Amino acid sequence: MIQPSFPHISTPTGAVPAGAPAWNQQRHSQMPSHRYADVYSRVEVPTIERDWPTKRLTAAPLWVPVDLRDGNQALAEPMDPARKQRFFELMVAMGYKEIEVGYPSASQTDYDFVRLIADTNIAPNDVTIVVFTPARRELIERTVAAIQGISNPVVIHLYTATAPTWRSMVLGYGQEDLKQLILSGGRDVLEFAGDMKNVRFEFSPEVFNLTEPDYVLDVCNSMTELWDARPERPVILNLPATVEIATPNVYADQIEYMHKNLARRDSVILSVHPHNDRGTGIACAELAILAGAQRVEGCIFGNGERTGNVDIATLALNLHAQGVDPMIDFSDIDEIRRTVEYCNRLEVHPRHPYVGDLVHTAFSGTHQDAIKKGFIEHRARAQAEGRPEREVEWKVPYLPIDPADIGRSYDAVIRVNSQSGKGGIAYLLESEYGIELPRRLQIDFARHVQRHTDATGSEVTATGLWSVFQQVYLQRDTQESRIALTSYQISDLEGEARVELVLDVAGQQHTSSHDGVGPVEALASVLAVHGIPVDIVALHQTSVGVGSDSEALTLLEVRTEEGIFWVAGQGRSVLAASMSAVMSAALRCSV
Ligand SMILES: CC(=O)SCCNC(=O)CCNC(=O)[C@H](O)C(C)(C)COP(=O)(O)OP(=O)(O)OC[C@H]1O[C@@H](n2cnc3c(N)ncnc32)[C@H](O)[C@@H]1OP(=O)(O)O
Ligand SMILES: CC(C)C(=O)C(=O)O
Ligand SMILES: [Mg+2]
Repeated sequence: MIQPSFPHISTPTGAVPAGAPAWNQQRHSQMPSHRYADVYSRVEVPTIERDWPTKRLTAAPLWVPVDLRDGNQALAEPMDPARKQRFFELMVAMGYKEIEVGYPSASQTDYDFVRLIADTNIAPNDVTIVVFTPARRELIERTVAAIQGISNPVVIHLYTATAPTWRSMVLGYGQEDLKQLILSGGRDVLEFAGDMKNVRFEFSPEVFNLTEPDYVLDVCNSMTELWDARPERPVILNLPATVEIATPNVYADQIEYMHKNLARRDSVILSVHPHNDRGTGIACAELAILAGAQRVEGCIFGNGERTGNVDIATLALNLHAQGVDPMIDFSDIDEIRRTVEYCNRLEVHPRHPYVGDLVHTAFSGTHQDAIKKGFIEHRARAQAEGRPEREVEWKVPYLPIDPADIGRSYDAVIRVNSQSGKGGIAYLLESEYGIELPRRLQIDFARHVQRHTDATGSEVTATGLWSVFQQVYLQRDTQESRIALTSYQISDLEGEARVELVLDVAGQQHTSSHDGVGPVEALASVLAVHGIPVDIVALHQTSVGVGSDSEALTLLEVRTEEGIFWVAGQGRSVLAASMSAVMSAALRCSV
């Protein structure tokens, strides 16, 4: 009996759903999907006249990184003070103007970090400091104690879960009791910090996305009334998708409902805080902005509870890629990544949008070919417009943004393996060695490279390609050669070139002189005389290397009765390279 290769996987054997078309023979599986209710059975989704589907993203929202609180609370090893400070300084350097710095009532490290901000000048005056607290009086009091003496604008962020399951299962309250608990927390905030002129308030109905729309609207309106939201002292209402449970259009509807129905709308900063349980945190945030959100909380590269907070780096660079200034500097994304990885002690995935190691790399042939052509077009257009390449419109296929915008070089853009084609191979040889291969040689060389990568099964670098190139086209026959070019000389005889050649054929020296023809033609003709016809179809000159180290490289396409082949010759001068190429061809023809 054949042992199944995956003993714990049961290939679906259920019925094909009734009415399934012939082209879709998927069968019912054994997954217990019936255990989960869809979002519409879990919460009332408000019905609205939707405006968000026709809106566009035209400006960056206010970004609020919550790495030092929400990101930090999801780490196996929370950040130590040095890591917190490093992360904070990175955010300031990147241009964030509002930063959630911690949960000061939760741990001494968080408390001390807020005190560090109070006691030093690590936070520039224009950066707003956000501190996070539950609606518990003693914890609010400690939170307010932590911010004493901070001269920056400060936001006290109060949260309580409002969704039915959390109300009944976690907090043990009905709707009205919970509202009173929240208002009581709001009053405590006023009591301890209401007179602090630099302080504003934020409220988050945690699990907003699973809360009844009218209830959450009522709680939010009660909070803005309690805190006397005014345009000059607006209140932030932050509406989290604490656990993502629906397609992003549902979140957009929920946000638009709040946007259109909130009281004191001009005194409310409407904020969103998506998590990423379904992998659609980015889409939720983007649609929420279309639906009226003005502020986005998330983490740089998306660390956070479970599958993370929404990634505000990706969100920002998505705007950049649409021609909208993200208002945050990502021009050295690798430095940002190193710092974030150091602070979180978590690695960023190689396929992570924009920042991953592999996101600007094409291995596959047709992509490489398109990118290579795109670069050629880009450079030509920049030259034609007389503008720097970094300034002209970006149109290179398969690369959503110019890697140079975020401090990446083009080195990793094309990498060659067995799935690559001539375009990528030629691109690497040109970008690393300056060698320009004509199209027909690209095709020929790609076959040799393919053989090499199929045999090794691995990637081949530019150095590796050059070595394959040398072996295939440049290496002379090492066996006793029947012919050798002993010397050649070109002189000018009253305006007419004379080529003098000394050819060694089977140990015999033959001197010849040729007037009015080029050296390549002369050498080919003398070789023919000695029974080695070299029928040159095409000759291309290029070079290998740059600057004073560069050498000439001649590429010859040669016809024989068996077909076409290519050879190359390398030399300090074009003449030396050409003669060497012809002799390589002769050696091949005489084998
Ligand atoms: C979605 C989010 O990210 S919310 C933020 C979550 N972050 C964290 O929890 C990290 C920091 N937290 C902590 O260090 C601790 O939980 C503390 C210090 C805040 C509280 O610790 P403890 O007092 O030991 O309470 P514990 O965490 O076990 O339980 C929470 C209690 O607060 C209640 N509670 C939870 N959230 C809130 C809230 N927002 N407002 C009021 N009460 C709340 C719970 O019902 C529970 O009450 P109970 O003890 O009467 O059952
Ligand atoms: C904003 C707070 C409550 C939060 O982190 C969440 O709901 O995910
Ligand atoms: Mg969160």
